[in-house]
Amino acid sequence: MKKLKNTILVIFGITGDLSKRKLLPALYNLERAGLLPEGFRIVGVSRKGTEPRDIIRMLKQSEAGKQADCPDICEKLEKILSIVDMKLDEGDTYAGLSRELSRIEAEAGRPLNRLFYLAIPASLFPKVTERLAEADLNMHENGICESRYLIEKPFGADLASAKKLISDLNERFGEERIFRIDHYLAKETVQNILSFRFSNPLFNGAWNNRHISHIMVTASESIGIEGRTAFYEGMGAMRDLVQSHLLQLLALATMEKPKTMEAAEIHREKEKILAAIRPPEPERMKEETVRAQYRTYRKETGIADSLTETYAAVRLSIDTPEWKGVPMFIRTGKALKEKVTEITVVFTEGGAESLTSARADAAGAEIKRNYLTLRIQPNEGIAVDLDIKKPGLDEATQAVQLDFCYRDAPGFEQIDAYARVLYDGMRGDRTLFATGDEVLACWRITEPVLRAWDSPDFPLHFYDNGSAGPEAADELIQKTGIAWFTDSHQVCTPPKPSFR
Ligand SMILES: NC(=O)C1=CN([C@@H]2O[C@H](COP(=O)(O)OP(=O)(O)OC[C@H]3O[C@@H](n4cnc5c(N)ncnc54)[C@H](OP(=O)(O)O)[C@@H]3O)[C@@H](O)[C@H]2O)C=CC1
Ligand SMILES: O=C1O[C@H](COP(=O)(O)O)[C@@H](O)[C@H](O)[C@H]1O
Repeated sequence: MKKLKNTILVIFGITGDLSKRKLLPALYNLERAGLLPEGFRIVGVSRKGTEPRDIIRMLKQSEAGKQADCPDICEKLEKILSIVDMKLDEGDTYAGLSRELSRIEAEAGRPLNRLFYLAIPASLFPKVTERLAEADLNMHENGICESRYLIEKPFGADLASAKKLISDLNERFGEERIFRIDHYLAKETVQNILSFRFSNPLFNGAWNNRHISHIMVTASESIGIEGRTAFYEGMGAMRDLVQSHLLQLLALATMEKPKTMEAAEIHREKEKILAAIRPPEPERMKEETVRAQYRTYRKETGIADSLTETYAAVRLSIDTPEWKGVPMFIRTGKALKEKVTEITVVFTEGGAESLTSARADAAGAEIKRNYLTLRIQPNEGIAVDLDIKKPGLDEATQAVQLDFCYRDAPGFEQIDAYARVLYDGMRGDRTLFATGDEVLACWRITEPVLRAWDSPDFPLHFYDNGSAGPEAADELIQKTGIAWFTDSHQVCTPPKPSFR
């Protein structure tokens, strides 16, 4: 366990949407849980003459802030927060930031770790990192403390720009000091994927194509783009969710057991499996990928001819002996019926072969399947669908479900993903961050799909807001003789009544 060291957290973009919705509430939660180190300081960077009290007002107005019992903690956060007013593209203004950091260290009587969080539009990353390097703010490394850089996605807009961004940043700061945030990796239920897989021989022994016929990853959101046109238009669901969060989920669900649970070993296995994931062949893109847009998107954004997809579905394969023949289906979309993220692993008699064998096609032949669903959110938990004999005189079987809900686990306490990101950044643990090679491997998988979608004759489907998504996505999976699994997340049981 790495130790938490005393830190100055510098948030570029402290007045922004991410800061308001995620970072400030995460800091609030860390302070409330007593997890911020003694002497911890926050420096916010803004262009608009903001005061610490304005930032605390933002926190109080956020969803989390409204529910929180703010007075003491908010007062404490206001005291440890200072603001540096500066334009991000003017080199000489970085001297002001440098002075503020030195002033805080002089007050503390020693150098402190510096954690720079770039919560600013991605187009500004190259400029800001260049200026930080010019101002020598990347050289704070003396054996006692160091500088680290928390970078938000998107990491590039395609493979070429990602390569350039990664190599420029590595040159300035070094891979070891760059923490690329994928907040899905910091979700409790996502961290559990490896623990669950490798601690339970019941499942782990059957985790391959001899027993598993297919895997489905679903991330549906009920919200639309919420006015963030500048961020979303031209980005789309494939770049926003598939290239990052969902390929990371698939990697965790399919990677080999690492030699140890050290960050370097986990990343090594993750990089290996990502390098083996294949997009559809170019001539099969129309059969094996779907892009779609919710019906009100164009009106909402004012872009009448927008081709940006708010929904993406894709069939992938993995080129390893363990996963040969097992299709991996990923789908994600906005403005859908409900918010659900889950991974369903389907155990089938005959494994991958059952999808193609004559047995599956034989009239009346019943294919026995067990569905194991890892519910990432909401109703965090794990469900297994089983068949049992119908109770009574009947010989037939019936489906039942074993269901585990996190909230029923002893000592359960939900740690918010962004609180985890900040905490791990402070203690320098890179396990839950994406390496440069992982990011590039994800681009190698998604880029051929995006290239196919650029073609003028590639279909863009439309779906109703609040629906289950486009029919084309159902057809994509039905071609394999199967269907999306949609039942599991309904089942997390309400808390049991207690008898006293
Ligand atoms: N919002 C979200 O839910 C998520 C965001 N991200 C990523 O996090 C980062 C920040 O996102 P978000 O907070 O939504 O971004 P915003 O568009 O809200 O911008 C954040 C802040 O950047 C500052 N800024 C400085 N210079 C400029 C400039 N030239 N143009 C625009 N803004 C400037 C502004 O602060 P000021 O005016 O005070 O200087 C602004 O408040 C992005 O990289 C985004 O991709 C990732 C996942 C989710
Ligand atoms: O990174 C992103 O994630 C959110 C969804 O995150 P979640 O934790 O609420 O599931 C998504 O809305 C956003 O478009 C994307 O950039």
